[in-house]
Amino acid sequence: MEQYIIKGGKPLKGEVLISGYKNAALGIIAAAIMTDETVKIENIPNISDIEILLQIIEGLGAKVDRINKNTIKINASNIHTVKADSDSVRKIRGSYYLVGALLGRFKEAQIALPGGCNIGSRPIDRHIKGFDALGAKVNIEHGCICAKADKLIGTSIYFDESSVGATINVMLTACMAEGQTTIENAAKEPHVVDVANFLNSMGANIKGAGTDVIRIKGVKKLHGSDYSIIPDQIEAGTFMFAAAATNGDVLVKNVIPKHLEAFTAKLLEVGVQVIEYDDSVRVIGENRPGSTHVKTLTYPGFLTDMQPMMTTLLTISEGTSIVTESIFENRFKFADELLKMGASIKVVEGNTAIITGVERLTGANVSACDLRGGAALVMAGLMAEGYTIVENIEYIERGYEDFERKMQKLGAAMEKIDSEDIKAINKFKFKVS
Ligand SMILES: CC(=O)N[C@H]1[C@@H](OP(=O)(O)OP(=O)(O)OC[C@H]2O[C@@H](n3ccc(=O)[nH]c3=O)[C@H](O)[C@@H]2O)O[C@H](CO)[C@@H](O)[C@@H]1O
Ligand SMILES: C=C(OP(=O)(O)O)C(=O)O
Repeated sequence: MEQYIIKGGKPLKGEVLISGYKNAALGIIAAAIMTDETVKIENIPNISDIEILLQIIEGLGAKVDRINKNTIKINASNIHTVKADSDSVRKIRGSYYLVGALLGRFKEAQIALPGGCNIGSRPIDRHIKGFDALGAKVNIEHGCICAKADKLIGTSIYFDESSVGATINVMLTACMAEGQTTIENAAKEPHVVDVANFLNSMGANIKGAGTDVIRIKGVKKLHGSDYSIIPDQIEAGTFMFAAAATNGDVLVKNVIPKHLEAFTAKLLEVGVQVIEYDDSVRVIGENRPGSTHVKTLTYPGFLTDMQPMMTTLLTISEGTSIVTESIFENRFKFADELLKMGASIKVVEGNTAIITGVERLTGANVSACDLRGGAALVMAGLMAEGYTIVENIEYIERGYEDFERKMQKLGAAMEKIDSEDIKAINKFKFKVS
């Protein structure tokens, strides 16, 4: 098993280039199988979740050309099945977009229930409500979402609570339904907009993505496209917070600063310098951060995916902070690991963390429980005095391209090492001592 070994205490310094957004890429790859023409997608992140989704669509009959590490071509003219029921489908969250895409194009889909991070119960009732409203009959059978329609007819769908996944899934199906669909209380996250822009570049007619109301006029056919995915706001946020937490000075490049505003606002509030440029942000941390209160919300509020990084930064703040997780009920598992590093965090009622800042964290052996919680443990390792080992890094590799190499380029003493390879561990310790 591979693990990260980190020697903390070095400020991150330099420049880091942010990859394409995992959560946008998942929706866009699914959308790409809605046409029989070739689609070229650039800025694809080279991460395991994306490779898994590409293998799943290959299993459906799509041809995927991996042109280089971050560019692919997809041709889905030979899709021979609308059924996917493998462990891979159950492993990632983004496989649920295949339901919306296949239902839109072929009026039928049978896709295993999705996986993704174990951060709460994560039901899909809003997706089903949307497909149902468009005229599909949807059942859960043998662990699969089975959706079938004679005809898909545009309609008005109101989500009583916003959902990124349900909004994108309904958008996928509705763009090939007859007539107009309106999604009210739609999710406004940047990846909803990116998937809508991609569908429009394929000939769909979607207006209002990024606002509460999305209007979709169905079209008969979608065509090929050449598209580049937006930068990953969570990867960018992770490097911003790691720079702040190590008293570093990092230029985070290839970003859309507007997508980072909630993170920037919180960093400024705790005394970190953030300078925005057109497509980069510079983060300079100089002292222990101040304390603050944060509540996770839907975009443009503070994103739940960045909550672990915020919580980790606040472990060394001056004062007491409260972080409230309002989207997922089980997203503080990493906090138990931070306790091993000397943090003082009390999680009450499962969704509120009371953090009393300590002067410093100390390195320890910790284990990633999910993607962002795992990235936060790496950040804690970089902040801590001494050595930290982070196990279960396959969770982190689901969502961060070249994580250790990007950190090394910023001066971090961090390596990916086989846990059995004592020689490599000793060599690392010798090198950084
Ligand atoms: C692949 C992907 O893009 N994952 C992101 C997506 O997940 P995901 O699409 O699963 O998240 P949603 O926005 O759908 O979930 C928001 C909330 O609504 C609930 N809910 C959702 C759908 C539903 O049918 N019923 C229901 O009750 C969820 O349990 C959660 O409490 O958005 C989350 C919220 O920004 C992010 O943390 C994830 O990184
Ligand atoms: C929760 C996340 O991913 P997923 O929805 O794919 O599990 C995430 O990206 O932080």
